[in-house]
Amino acid sequence: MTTAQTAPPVLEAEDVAVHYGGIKAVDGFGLRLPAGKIYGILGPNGSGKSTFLAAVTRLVPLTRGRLLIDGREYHTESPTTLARKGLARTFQTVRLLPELTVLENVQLGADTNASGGRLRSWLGRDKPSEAVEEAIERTGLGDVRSAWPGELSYGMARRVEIARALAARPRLLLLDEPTAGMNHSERQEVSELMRKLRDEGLAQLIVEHDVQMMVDTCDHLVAMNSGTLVAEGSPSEVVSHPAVQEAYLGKRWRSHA
Ligand SMILES: Nc1ncnc2c1ncn2[C@@H]1O[C@H](COP(=O)(O)OP(=O)(O)OP(=O)(O)O)[C@@H](O)[C@H]1O
Repeated sequence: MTTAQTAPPVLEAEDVAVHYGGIKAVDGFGLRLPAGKIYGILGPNGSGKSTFLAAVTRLVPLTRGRLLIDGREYHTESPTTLARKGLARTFQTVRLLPELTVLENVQLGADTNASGGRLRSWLGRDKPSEAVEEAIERTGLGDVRSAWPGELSYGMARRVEIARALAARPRLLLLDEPTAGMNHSERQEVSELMRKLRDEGLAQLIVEHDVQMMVDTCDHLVAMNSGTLVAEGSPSEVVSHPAVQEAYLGKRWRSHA
């Protein structure tokens, strides 16, 4: 058996529950995300997707369950340790600092992983680190590296967010609705970028309302409803699953499978 076959998943969530008083936002959900794969979490509004991401990034405490990165439990540790463990994320809304250039915004991502939390972007404006140059190159932002966020299209601004996360050199990238508010061609570009990053070995977990984009992008889908797992498998299996059809019927998406 090879090392790759025996390696633990990059991310493992086991029987995760997050309750807010009597509201069971997540209640016994889990997944095992291997290296170099794109997994997507699908589910109607209020099904618990964002709460699960918040749990994975340690922004909300678990009521029950376990979280592991590379086989090591981390669900009692501070969210500030996650970058060093190889986990980075992007947010639903674009959060670039308008007074910093694209390059400097991306540098912030590298700084979160630097020893002593040193902020190079503000202190002395040193030469960008190798990780920043690499992130800019991987996301195709070379031509706009000196631009200000206000000068960018929405799609480009989202790309800078991804570059900033990559500058921390993660092994796992969590993307919360990465194509929200984008037009068709911008969505396709982001999907292409994710698949390119996957082919370079980066594991990704996506939460996204655009089901077609998930089908086109993900290697594996996990469907949630009412805080629990209702279906899991290849994108075509999951979108044709009766429980998923029922959750979406007449809403955002009708079967393309
Ligand atoms: N801080 C909170 N306090 C109380 N209830 C909450 C809190 N956050 C989420 N909930 C509830 O938990 C459930 C799951 O919400 P969550 O936002 O995780 O779903 P979601 O699948 O991400 O929805 P959407 O697709 O609309 O973002 C919902 O019933 C929501 O109202």
